[in-house]
Amino acid sequence: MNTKRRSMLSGEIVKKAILDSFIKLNPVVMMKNPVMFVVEAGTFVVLLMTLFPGYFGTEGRVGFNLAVFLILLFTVLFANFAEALAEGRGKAQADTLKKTKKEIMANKVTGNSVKVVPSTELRKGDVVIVSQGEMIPGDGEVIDGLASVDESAITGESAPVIKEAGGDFSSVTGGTRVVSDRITVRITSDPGESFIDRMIALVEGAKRQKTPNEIALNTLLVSLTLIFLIVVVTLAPMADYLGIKLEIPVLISLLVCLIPTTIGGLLSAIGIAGMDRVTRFNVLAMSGKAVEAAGDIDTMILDKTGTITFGNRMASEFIAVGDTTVETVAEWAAVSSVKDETPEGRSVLELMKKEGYTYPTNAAEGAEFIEFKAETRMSGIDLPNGRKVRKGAVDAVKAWVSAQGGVIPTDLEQKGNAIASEGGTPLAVAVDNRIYGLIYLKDTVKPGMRERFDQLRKMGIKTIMCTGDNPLTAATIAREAGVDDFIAESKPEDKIAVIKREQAAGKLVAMTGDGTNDAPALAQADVGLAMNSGTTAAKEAANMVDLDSDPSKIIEVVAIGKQLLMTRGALTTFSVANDIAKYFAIIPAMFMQAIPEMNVLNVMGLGSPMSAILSALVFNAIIIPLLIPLAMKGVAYKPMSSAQLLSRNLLIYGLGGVIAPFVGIKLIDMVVHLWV
Ligand SMILES: Nc1ncnc2c1ncn2[C@@H]1O[C@H](COP(=O)(O)OP(=O)(O)OP(=O)(O)O)[C@@H](O)[C@H]1O
Ligand SMILES: [K+]
Ligand SMILES: [Mg+2]
Repeated sequence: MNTKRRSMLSGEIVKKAILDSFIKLNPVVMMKNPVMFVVEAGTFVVLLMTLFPGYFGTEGRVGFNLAVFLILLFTVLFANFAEALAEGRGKAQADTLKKTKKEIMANKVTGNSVKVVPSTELRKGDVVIVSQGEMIPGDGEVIDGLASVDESAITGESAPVIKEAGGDFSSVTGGTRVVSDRITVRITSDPGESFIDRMIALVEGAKRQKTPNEIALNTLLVSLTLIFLIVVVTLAPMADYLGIKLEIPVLISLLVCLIPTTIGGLLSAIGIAGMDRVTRFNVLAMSGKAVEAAGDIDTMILDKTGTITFGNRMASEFIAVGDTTVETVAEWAAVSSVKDETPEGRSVLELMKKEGYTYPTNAAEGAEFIEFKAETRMSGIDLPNGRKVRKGAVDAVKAWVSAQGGVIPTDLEQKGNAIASEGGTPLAVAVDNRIYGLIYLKDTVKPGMRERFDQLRKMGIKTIMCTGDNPLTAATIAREAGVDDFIAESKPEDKIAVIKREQAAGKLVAMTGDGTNDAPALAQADVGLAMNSGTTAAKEAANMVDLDSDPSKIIEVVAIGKQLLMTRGALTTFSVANDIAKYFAIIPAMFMQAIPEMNVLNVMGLGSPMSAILSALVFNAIIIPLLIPLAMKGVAYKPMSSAQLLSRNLLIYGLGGVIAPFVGIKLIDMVVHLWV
């Protein structure tokens, strides 16, 4: 979705949000937000008293009551506007996505023939053929062929990507276009459950559910509202006993000022805006809960290759061991790589060409190819003459050679370690029971990694690098990048073990992954970010998908989650602190005439009781729209620990929250007092 290029707020969205603010006045909708529902109920009561003063005996107060009614109405409208505005951007994105969802014709394979059917008739398991220029009719896995696919409809990225059968680049998304060649695809989703459908539902907020954190906060807000309701209701008879008559609109004003309307009005906007920030970052979060979990992460597990390093691990040198010549190492390295389609395998053949070495190009004829596997950490070929050629991680090849009764050359260890201590990956090359030498695979740490890990450390997040590489290479890269801990020679199942170990210690864990073998770990992690280029299994197991397939983005996602939690915390503190200050504006005003001693509490020196109440109410209302930009953008964010954050928040938003109303109400009162 081309969200990156979308401007923040168009006039269209604002217009729609204003309209929605009125639609949301429907009490059935309003009930979901108990704090604002109480305000709406109060508004209605004051409206009745304004319309029928004869019935309520409030003839002398019509002007004041009308003012209270209007201010209360705007309080509710402002809160609705905040939510509608936050929802608006998602709705606009959903509309764009829906346009890409027009009906596509599919070439469905049935038996030996191909039938053209509308994409809506496709079911899980159906097989379709998609050729150059055609749209892929549904989500699926490529089961045959290779094609370049334009995925800009969902990723906003115009450069086409290669999709091919087998491996980690086989998943395709419905609504994207094949720009060259032709692929056979097995459909993996039923109508209405596709990736685009899920995206539309997500950005539209149709399936938005309150997160556990939001529910907890809401419970607190409702409790506060109930307490103040009881306080205000019991105030009337007590005042009556003292011979003071408190008007109902005054009591409602007091109640509205005391209950946490600011955070009550902004709460859902903060959550929606947080989700929206993630989406604009081209990451799809399956739920708000996932985004919040990202903000609470204690441990982050990162792959070395491709996440911390660039990942284009390239063969840069052949090194002989024992009494072998470099030419022989190069030759066997090439033979072991003729059918190795991994970047590492291809780079071996490229290095051969560059260095001018030759190898028998017919080596692979009749041979059996041994594909690279993370479990074996080797790849190679079994030749028709019975010889077995392998290349792979040094310890893996050593074990393989030893199992066949071979001896390990004495200089292998030292030469391998020399590569590893430079951060490179040594691959040993062997034929049957003899090791010939090493391939030096070079990889580079991405720039800026150290700074990013420093930031994570300041937030109190521990980083663990996982790699299939040997301990020495792992240690070198870990040191260079500045991660806290690393696990070398790790197999996919080791990741699950680390996640479970951390979770057992009460930690929340985040990880990224793209392969099918990452899927269980992605599901186990509290935040699993799958790459869009990855397999369907990985994407389904994860609770977030990065449309740009950049695994290091997990760091920014955590920052966005943290900012969301911080914003909510800050505005809650501000809101409650505000209400305390308003108490000092209203209470003295209510009792001033009957109990002159109360005037000592009138610290603000407000004009008259009426203008004090109206000014407090006006401040209470306008603070909501004033804080909308902060709620949507998030509070300024600096990496620091939770404890530091708490004290900083209390200082800025707590103290600020007490002071702001004193200044604000006083200023408003100076104007309002001119009339009342
Ligand atoms: N094409 C290949 N042929 C033979 N061995 C390989 C090949 N690619 C990698 N290896 C070896 O297998 C090891 C594990 O590779 P794998 O891709 O599973 O993990 P990794 O890339 O080192 O780590 P990460 O988890 O960060 O991706 C590598 O360290 C290397 O020694
Ligand atoms: K309030
Ligand atoms: Mg790898």
